[in-house]
Amino acid sequence: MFEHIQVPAEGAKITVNPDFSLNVPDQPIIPYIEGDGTGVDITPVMRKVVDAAVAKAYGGARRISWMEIFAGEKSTRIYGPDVWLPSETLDAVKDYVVSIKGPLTTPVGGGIRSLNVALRQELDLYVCLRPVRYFAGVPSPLKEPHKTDMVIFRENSEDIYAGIEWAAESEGARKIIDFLVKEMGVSKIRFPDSSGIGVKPVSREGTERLVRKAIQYAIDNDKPSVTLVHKGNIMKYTEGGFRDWGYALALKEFGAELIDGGPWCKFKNPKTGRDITIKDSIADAFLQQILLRPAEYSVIATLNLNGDYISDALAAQVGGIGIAPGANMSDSVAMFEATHGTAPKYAGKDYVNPGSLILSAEMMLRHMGWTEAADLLIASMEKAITSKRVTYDFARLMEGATQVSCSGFGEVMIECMG
Ligand SMILES: NC(=O)C1=CN([C@@H]2O[C@H](COP(=O)(O)OP(=O)(O)OC[C@H]3O[C@@H](n4cnc5c(N)ncnc54)[C@H](OP(=O)(O)O)[C@@H]3O)[C@@H](O)[C@H]2O)C=CC1
Ligand SMILES: O=C(O)CCC(=O)C(=O)O
Ligand SMILES: [Mg+2]
Repeated sequence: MFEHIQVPAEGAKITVNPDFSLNVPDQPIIPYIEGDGTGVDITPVMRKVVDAAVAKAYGGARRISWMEIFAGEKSTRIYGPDVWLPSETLDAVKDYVVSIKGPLTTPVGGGIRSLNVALRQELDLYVCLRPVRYFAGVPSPLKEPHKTDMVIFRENSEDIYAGIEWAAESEGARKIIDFLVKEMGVSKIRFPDSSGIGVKPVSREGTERLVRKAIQYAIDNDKPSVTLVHKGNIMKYTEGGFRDWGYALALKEFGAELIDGGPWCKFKNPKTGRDITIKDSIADAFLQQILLRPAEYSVIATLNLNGDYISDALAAQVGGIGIAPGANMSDSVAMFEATHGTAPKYAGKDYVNPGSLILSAEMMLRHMGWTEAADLLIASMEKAITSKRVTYDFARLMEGATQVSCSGFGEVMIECMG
């Protein structure tokens, strides 16, 4: 059925029920993309650590059949020089429902567009879910890093990040600028002859489905608030639209009521009876608030580009992107991936922290209902960090630490599983 993907002889597909719950066999086939740059270092370590946790948790009754699929530089070596994202990779991610990927390179300026964005758009993985929590012992620039405990819902299918843009002085840019000036009466393009142009689509539907997921998450996980983060004072109909549609959804679908005349509103969590407050924050102010008063924020719903910035900023507060996990999700398909990129200067050196991809796999196991194995990964990560045998990123900031390699950290985690 596939040209280059080898389907494992053993194992079965995860399937999705009409209510989007999963049927997970005891030996699911999980597609994975190794990734560019440090992908060659972290992906094998992630697989080894996950296999150890699953074996330990289920004593051989469950195991993962890994199936390699291709994107990025490795794909061009296998499928041909121009094939960065083969269609069979997209088919496999969709058909096998749950997958995991290493980072993929996107050149700045010219060259290919982001394969990460393409995967999210092609499969309509509209939620980028990035939890940010503190692990005891991790070096952090904050005095009280444990107060940072947030879950980011980043809109993943729209916004300026979608890459609808035309280079300065190209025919496309000229046409768009002409249209704006001549037909729309736009007079505010400061240097029309040399402007590149980008388009920022933000829709009510796109906002509603993202904010709905964020609020539902707050209900399911007994969280106190959902904050809509936007720059709606400046970009009124895109970022401002996101804020207004988000509030409207809370009132309309969750029965929220205005607090002191609004726009903040709240409703009682139907599962716990506790209040959930829906509030908003302008993105620049938010970036200082998360440093100064992180405890006031819990679930964050935001647009694509803001979410990209906020993910790395929040990751830094709890020790850096070496341990920042994530997932890209639609209602049925989920693809897990680290928040960080390919860190090319460290590629192939067995050096970087595999923690981010391992914690992404932890989210994956939890999503599959393999809670015991997921819990084991968290416990062994905690123990490994407490033992101070850590990769360079933590070792350089920790007193008395022993620096270990990428694969060495994997070994420490496996040892810590007992
Ligand atoms: N989802 C994806 O696949 C993503 C892909 N990218 C792509 O990755 C490429 C490189 O992007 P860049 O901006 O350099 O960002 P990166 O996230 O790759 O690296 C930035 C810095 O973060 C730290 N870092 C990254 N990974 C780790 C790790 N595993 N362990 C410890 N520290 C780590 C390093 O810091 P230090 O130098 O201090 O050691 C590194 O120099 C680009 O092509 C970009 O487009 C970027 C983000 C996400
Ligand atoms: O696609 C890329 O190259 C960057 C993606 C990114 O920064 C992210 O997903 O956070
Ligand atoms: Mg990013």
